[in-house]
Amino acid sequence: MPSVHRGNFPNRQTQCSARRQKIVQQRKSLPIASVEKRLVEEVRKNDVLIIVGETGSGKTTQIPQFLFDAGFCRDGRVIGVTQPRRVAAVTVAKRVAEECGVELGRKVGYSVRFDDTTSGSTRIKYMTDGLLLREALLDPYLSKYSVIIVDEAHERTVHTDVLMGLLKNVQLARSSSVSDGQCLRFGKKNVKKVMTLEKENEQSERFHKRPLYEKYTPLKIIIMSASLDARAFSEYFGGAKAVHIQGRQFPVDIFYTRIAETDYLDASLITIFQIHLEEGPGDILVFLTGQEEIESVERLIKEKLPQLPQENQKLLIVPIFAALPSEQQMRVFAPAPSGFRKVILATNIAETSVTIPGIKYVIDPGFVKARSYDPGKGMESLIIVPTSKSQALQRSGRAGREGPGKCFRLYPEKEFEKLEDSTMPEIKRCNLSNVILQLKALGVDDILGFDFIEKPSREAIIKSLEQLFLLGALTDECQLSDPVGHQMARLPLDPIYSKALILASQFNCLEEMLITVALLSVESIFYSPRDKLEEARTATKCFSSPEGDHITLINVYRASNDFLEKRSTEMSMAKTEKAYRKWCKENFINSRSLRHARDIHRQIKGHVEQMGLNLSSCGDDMLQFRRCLAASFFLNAAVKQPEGTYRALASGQVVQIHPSSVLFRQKPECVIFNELVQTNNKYVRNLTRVDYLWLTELAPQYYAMQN
Ligand SMILES: Nc1ncnc2c1ncn2[C@@H]1O[C@H](COP(=O)(O)OP(=O)(O)OP(=O)(O)O)[C@@H](O)[C@H]1O
Repeated sequence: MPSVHRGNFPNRQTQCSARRQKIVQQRKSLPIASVEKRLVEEVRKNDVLIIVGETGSGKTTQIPQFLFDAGFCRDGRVIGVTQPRRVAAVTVAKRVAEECGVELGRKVGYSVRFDDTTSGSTRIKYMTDGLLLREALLDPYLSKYSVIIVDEAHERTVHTDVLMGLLKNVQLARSSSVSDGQCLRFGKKNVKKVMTLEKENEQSERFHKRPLYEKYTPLKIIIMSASLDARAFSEYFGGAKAVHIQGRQFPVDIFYTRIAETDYLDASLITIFQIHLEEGPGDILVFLTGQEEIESVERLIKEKLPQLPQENQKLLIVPIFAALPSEQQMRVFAPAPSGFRKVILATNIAETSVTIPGIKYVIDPGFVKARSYDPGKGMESLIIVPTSKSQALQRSGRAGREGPGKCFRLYPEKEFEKLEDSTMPEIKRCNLSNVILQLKALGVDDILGFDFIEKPSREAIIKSLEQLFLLGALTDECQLSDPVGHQMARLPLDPIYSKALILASQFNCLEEMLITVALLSVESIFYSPRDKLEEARTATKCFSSPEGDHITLINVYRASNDFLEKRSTEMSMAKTEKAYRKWCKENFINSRSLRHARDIHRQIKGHVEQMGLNLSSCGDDMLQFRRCLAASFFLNAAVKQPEGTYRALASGQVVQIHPSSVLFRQKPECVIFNELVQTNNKYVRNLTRVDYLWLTELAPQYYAMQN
């Protein structure tokens, strides 16, 4: 047999082992590697440990592996690591699986909403903090975990804060002997659970030697971050020990502007090109505040690029923001083609935990889009605010992970000194209904008395309780209602969407509502490039419903399903996929968003089927569906004013219909909407025309109160 001449190319095996060796070397050189023994000892000695270490020192990827090696996963127990963002949970899990030389989903896996790669053999599990909260609903003792690491705690997301209160309780309950009558101190339901457990113990003793409650070994809690106010956390956990890991792998030089910039987008653009033309090789990461800014900077770079000499045009622009489907988000982690420099335009999604290979330069204009909530008006909005010092630190930390890096802060140094040390906890600036629903489901009766690390305002709690009451999730006694409140808590959705699904099963339009909720859970499925706005509008006209955006969305979903079904009987999978992408492009539809929505649809459908809801369709009777929308979203209703603007009934605010709505020109008398966005004006998005009288008929609990 003729032998194949391989030339000087290394074969795959050699490449793999070279990569493994590189990883082993990299791990050894991390600052954290030298303190492995000490850290493990500290975890053994302390039930709560606070670990503060510089960005890139190896906390997220290494500590779980140290604990695994030290035997914390014996008897099938799991080390859980929570992250505030799904992209971090996913990419870190992939990296750690690679470091361990295992397939993702075996020893190391991740679990985020609508995407779970873990299996029975997973021992190191990365997940979002919200996901762990949901797990606690099913297993209040979080019994499979020996250690829970709350990573990036400085971000103080609402889930992190609630999680900390929860973990404190779980730890207390698990360290007390269950047979002594101790129980989770949440409320009556858990007492019942403990009693059942004791019964199980009696039975298990009959059959096994080992009583069942022995499985509740103490839980270790680790709170971790690079920029953490260790003292506040330590106090919260009763004087818990804090350890500091010194040193970082590579230095990052920080540069400031001499004077304040008036236009940070323009300043970002100039800095990108300055780095590209004057600095050595290395990719650039730019922090912007949202999709719109990212797309506008992307467009500006593309416009400017052809003006450069040919040899300088090799710039690859890759955006990343939360609303981008995850496969597209993952593009930022792929290396740029040879000779190209990658410019990543990111929101704060890339601010913590993630390592993007190749990044040497970070551009930080110093702004972030943050949630803000006005409990008086019941209005949540996103506003652009300066970052905190700790966010600036995290951003610069994204450089210098594989070698020395540079960070360009687009503001003067004296401005940095004026920044807040840390970001205001999200719990103090968001609508709390989701959190309260979950706490109620966990048996926390007294929300105002819950041991929050920082209490939300009384007004915000009361407003959210009121909203849950109006949605029928709470009884007059402020208990979770049966079955509606319990059903709502089981669904991984905003309470208002959960309620819509429950109502839809009564209105015989659950199929339609499932599609709607899935599509509202992703960023717009319509793709309208600025330079082709009219073309896009004409192409999507065939889906438009005069009744509004919800039915329009259903029309697109169904048309795409019909297309796929028909093609898949005629063509191979690959050809169907290609034809599908072409169909989406021709119709100005974001194929990835639509696919993501389909995936979410499948998962929510699983939940509602499990709950035994009636999965029927209203067929062509869209009146029924619109009435159901009115019954579900009565809190978001608006009526037309004489001058053509709208008044939101719940808050009294004056709003306008967003230009992307199919009702933009029609201006019906009364609408329900799903989103209120505030730019220069206040806009409502995703609307359906309803009859005002339906509101009083279908939501008398609210509209009777209003009159
Ligand atoms: N996906 C990856 N590809 C290449 N190197 C990686 C990857 N993930 C981590 N690393 C390497 O491991 C180092 C430690 O990463 P790790 O996320 O554990 O640090 P950290 O201390 O948790 O940082 P941070 O506080 O920023 O989250 C990085 O600086 C980088 O050198």
